[in-house]
Amino acid sequence: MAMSDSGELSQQMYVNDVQKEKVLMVGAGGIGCELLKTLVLTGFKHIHLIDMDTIEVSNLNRQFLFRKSHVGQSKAKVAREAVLKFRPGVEIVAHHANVKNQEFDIDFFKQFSVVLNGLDNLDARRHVNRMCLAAGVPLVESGTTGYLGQVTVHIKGRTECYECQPKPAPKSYPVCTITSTPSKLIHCIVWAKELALAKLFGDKGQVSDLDVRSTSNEDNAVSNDPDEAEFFEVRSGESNRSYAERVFNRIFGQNIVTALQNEDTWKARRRPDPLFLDKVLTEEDAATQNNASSNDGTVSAMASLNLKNPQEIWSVKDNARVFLESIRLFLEKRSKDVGKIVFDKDDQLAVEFVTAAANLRAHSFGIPMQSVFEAKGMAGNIIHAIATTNAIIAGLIVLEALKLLSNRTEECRMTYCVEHPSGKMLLMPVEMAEPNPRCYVCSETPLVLELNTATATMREVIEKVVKRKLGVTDPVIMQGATLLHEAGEDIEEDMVAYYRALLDKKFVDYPTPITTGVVLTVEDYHQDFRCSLHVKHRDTFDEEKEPEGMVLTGDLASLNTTETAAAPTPALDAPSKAENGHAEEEEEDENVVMVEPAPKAATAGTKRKLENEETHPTEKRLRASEAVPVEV
Ligand SMILES: Nc1ncnc2c1ncn2[C@@H]1O[C@H](COP(=O)(O)OP(=O)(O)OP(=O)(O)O)[C@@H](O)[C@H]1O
Ligand SMILES: [Zn+2]
Repeated sequence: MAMSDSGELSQQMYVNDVQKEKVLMVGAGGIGCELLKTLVLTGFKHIHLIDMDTIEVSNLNRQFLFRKSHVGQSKAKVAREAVLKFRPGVEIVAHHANVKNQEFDIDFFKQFSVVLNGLDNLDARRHVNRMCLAAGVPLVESGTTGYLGQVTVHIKGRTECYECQPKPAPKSYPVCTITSTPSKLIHCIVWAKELALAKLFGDKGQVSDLDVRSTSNEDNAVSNDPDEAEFFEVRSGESNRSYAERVFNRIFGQNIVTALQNEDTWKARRRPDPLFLDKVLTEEDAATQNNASSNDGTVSAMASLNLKNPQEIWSVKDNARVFLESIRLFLEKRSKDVGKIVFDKDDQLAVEFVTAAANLRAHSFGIPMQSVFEAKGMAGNIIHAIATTNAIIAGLIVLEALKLLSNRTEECRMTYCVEHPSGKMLLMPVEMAEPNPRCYVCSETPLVLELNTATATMREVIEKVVKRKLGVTDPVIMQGATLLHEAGEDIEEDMVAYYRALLDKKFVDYPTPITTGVVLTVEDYHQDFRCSLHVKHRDTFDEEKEPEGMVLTGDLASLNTTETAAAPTPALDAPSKAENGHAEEEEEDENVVMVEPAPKAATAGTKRKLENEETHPTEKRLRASEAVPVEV
């Protein structure tokens, strides 16, 4: 960022003017550590810092304010202490807490001149966006993914808010791709992590289906077969090893044999090969198990089998050995966790199990296998963070904050940090867009909720739409002036009972039936958020494209059509990763959320259609060359 002498001088004047301002930083991770350092070195003296996390070993390579001795301690508090060592006069208030906590209410936000985000998830970002809108405080938002980064500025009423542009949430894979017809290793990894690991060691209450279906009938996609549930229990008198072998033969052998019986499925596809243990392992191979044990206390099948190189692609035989050994270790060494396991990229044994299971399935389906290192990256959606990108982004955040605080808002830019220079530039400043008049967060635009009112319940709408898609934490739902739902602790008992009774009632059975034409109001008092949902009945939904059985769009015009809804808003319509735990389809990076660069066309009052991501030319161009990430 070259600057002329006079530019430097005037920048310095602004710095002197603004450093007494009080700023709020949210997130003390990769960007946050860089940001806190840059803020104090720029001269800022009054900083509040919120982070809910504690320091992990894996943070130390780039979160340079933290040392090994800090592992396990609060990020916010340690970051504060580290910075005070080289700038003792600065006032830093560290909050080891979730920014969504009630204590950080609108009045809390109002005390700041600007809010600076260094977060890593959509949920928290959306919440801070709403709090800033409610408090009327400008927000500088940021994110990095590897070499890519972005900084955006949001001023209520002047520029887009963080939610003005729909963010295509990560798509899920069709159920049948995962359960029956994988064609990429990621499909097998999703299967291994969401179905195999969950079925064997996760919460048994969560229904999952381990069978490779012999039919593509989606009704069968989730098995409720009690025999199947029983099959995956250890039988009395059965050794852990025999159990593991039985599971192996079932999920890689018998299920594939069953699937092959459905000829239709394989007409245009390569037929998978069933894998049975007696063909994969000789007795001798089996006997060589369990010779060594882990040396650092971590329970690990690799250590146990003396497989040292995480970058090496295991043979089918080794994958089978890891699969069996990881099951044995879960049952014998991690028995306390069995029944509660949810995939975690930092759980070595889970990573090994998932790698082996995914590779074995991949081998069956003729898909190339991968090393545990690669599989871990895919399973954990890991994109290796680059400290320099975080430092650049932190610098840009401070520059934008300086412009905001010195009332030079017309100079504010959203800036993309790209991987390869474009016109010799690595930093691409783009003018900020005006607020989207159709944004349901910063304008009053109504939304259309299509669902089958004969089967839909309030519980489903709250989970699938209000919480997941609208990002509302404590919803209050009303039909006209009638309260239908409220969340919170200080609700009277009779009201709690009343709301509970309504939760699972079908919408058509409500005292005043909820059907086409009814408007539901959703509010969150803490976020000062309010929006209207115009209900529209539809009998059927496409199970592949609309797996939730409800569709939320921002287009009121669809109320007047009888059959098809308007093009759905991508971010609202796409099932989230949290829903199915499935990673994004195709080559796109699931952590990358596209933001449209400053479309000058969108002026207040201009109708701006919430376009389908496929038909968005600007977004497409960016997607190819300058992906704009928000996750760190
Ligand atoms: N709701 C929230 N409230 C407070 N802090 C949050 C919230 N959500 C995320 N954060 C913080 O934002 C920071 C984001 O930092 P970063 O992306 O570097 O993640 P990390 O957890 O440190 O690293 P990694 O995810 O790569 O292991 C984290 O320290 C995290 O605790
Ligand atoms: Zn908005």
